[in-house]
Amino acid sequence: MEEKHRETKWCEEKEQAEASIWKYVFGFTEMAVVKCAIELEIADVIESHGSPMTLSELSSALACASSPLYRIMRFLMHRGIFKEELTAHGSPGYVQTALSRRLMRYGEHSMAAFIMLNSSPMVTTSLHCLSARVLANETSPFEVAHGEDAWSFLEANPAQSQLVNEAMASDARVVVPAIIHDCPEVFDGLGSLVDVGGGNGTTLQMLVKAFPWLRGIHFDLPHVVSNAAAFHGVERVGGDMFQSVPKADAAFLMWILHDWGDKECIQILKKCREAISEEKGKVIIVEAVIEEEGKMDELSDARLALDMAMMAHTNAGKERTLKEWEFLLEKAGFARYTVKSIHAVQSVIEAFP
Ligand SMILES: C[S@@+](CC[C@H](N)C(=O)[O-])C[C@H]1O[C@@H](n2cnc3c(N)ncnc32)[C@H](O)[C@@H]1O
Repeated sequence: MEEKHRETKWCEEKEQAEASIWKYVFGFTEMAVVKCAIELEIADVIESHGSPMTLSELSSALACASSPLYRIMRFLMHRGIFKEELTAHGSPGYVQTALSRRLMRYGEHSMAAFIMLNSSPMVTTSLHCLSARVLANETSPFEVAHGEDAWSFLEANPAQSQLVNEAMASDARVVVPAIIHDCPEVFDGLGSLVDVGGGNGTTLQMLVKAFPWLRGIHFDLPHVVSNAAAFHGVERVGGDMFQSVPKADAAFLMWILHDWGDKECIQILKKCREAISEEKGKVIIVEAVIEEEGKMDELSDARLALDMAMMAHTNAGKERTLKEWEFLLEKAGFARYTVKSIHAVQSVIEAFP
C-alpha cells in the first residue's frame, strides 16, 4: 500500500516537473516580452485611451503591424498583465490591470525603469557569470563581465549610471510612501537627515516633502550628486562614505549596505555613528531582511532574487538575515535596534548609539 502511494506521488511530481521546467527554459522570454511592452509604451497608450482599446486602435496608435502586436498581447494577457473587455461597440478590447500600470513609463507606481535596468546587457552579462563567483568566492561576476567593479564602471559610463539611478528612483517612489504610511514615527523629533548614497535624490525629496521640519542632506559620490536636481530644503554634498558622512540628527541608508561585505558595512556604519547626534541620533536602514525557513511571505522570492543580484553585481554584497544584521550593528557599536515591517521588499531597521 505504502509502495503504491509512493509511486503515485512520484508520478505526480514527474508530471509537475514536465510543466515547471518550461518556466526555466523560457525564463528570459518573459522578461524580454515585458521589456518590449515598456519600449513600445503599450500600457501608457492604453491608459491614455481610457476605455477598452481594440487591436487595430492599439496598432495604429503605436504605428506598428497588428499581427506581431497581437501575439505580444496574447502572451501578456495569458500572464494576466492586460485584460480583455468589450468596447462600447461590442468588440474585444485591451484594458489595464494593476500589474500593467506598473509597466507604464510615466505612472505613479511604475517599475518600468527597474525592469529596463534588470533586462539591460550591463546586468544580464554579469548574471551570466554567476558560476564564476560560486567556483571562486572572491571573484566578482560583474568584474569578470565588465573588467572593473560596478562603481568604477558606472562612473565611466554616465548613461548606465542614469539607468541605475532611474531604477532606484522607481523603487523609491514605491517604498518611500510605504515608509511614510507604515512608520512615520521614525522621523519624529529629527531636525536633520543625511541620506547616505542618496542616488538621484528622489528619496530625500519625498521625505522632506512629507516631513517638512526635516533639513535634508543628500550625500553620494561627487559624480552622482552633481547630476541630481536641486530641491528646496535639501543640501547636496559629494563625498565618500568610507571617509566621512556629513553630520545630522540621523543617517538614512536605503539599498546601501547590501552592496557591501561585512567589513565594509561595519566601516560605513561606524562613519554614520560618528555623524549622528549622540542623544537623539539614530541610523535608519531600509533593506531586505531574509526570513528564516518556514516564515516566507509573498515577497520572499523577490528578496532571494535580490540576493542573487547582489552576488552577481557586487564584490561581497548580500541580503542579510536578522541575525546577520544584528551582528553588523553590534560590531559597529550600536547599543540597540528595532525592526519594522512595511508593505515592501525592505524593512526599516532603526539603530541607536
Ligand atoms: C543601490 S544605490 C541606492 C540609491 C538610493 N539609496 C536608493 O535607494 O534609491 C547605491 C548608492 O550608493 C552610492 N555609493 C556607492 N559608493 C559610495 C561611496 N563610497 N560614498 C557615497 N555613496 C556611494 C552610489 O553612487 C549609489 O547611488
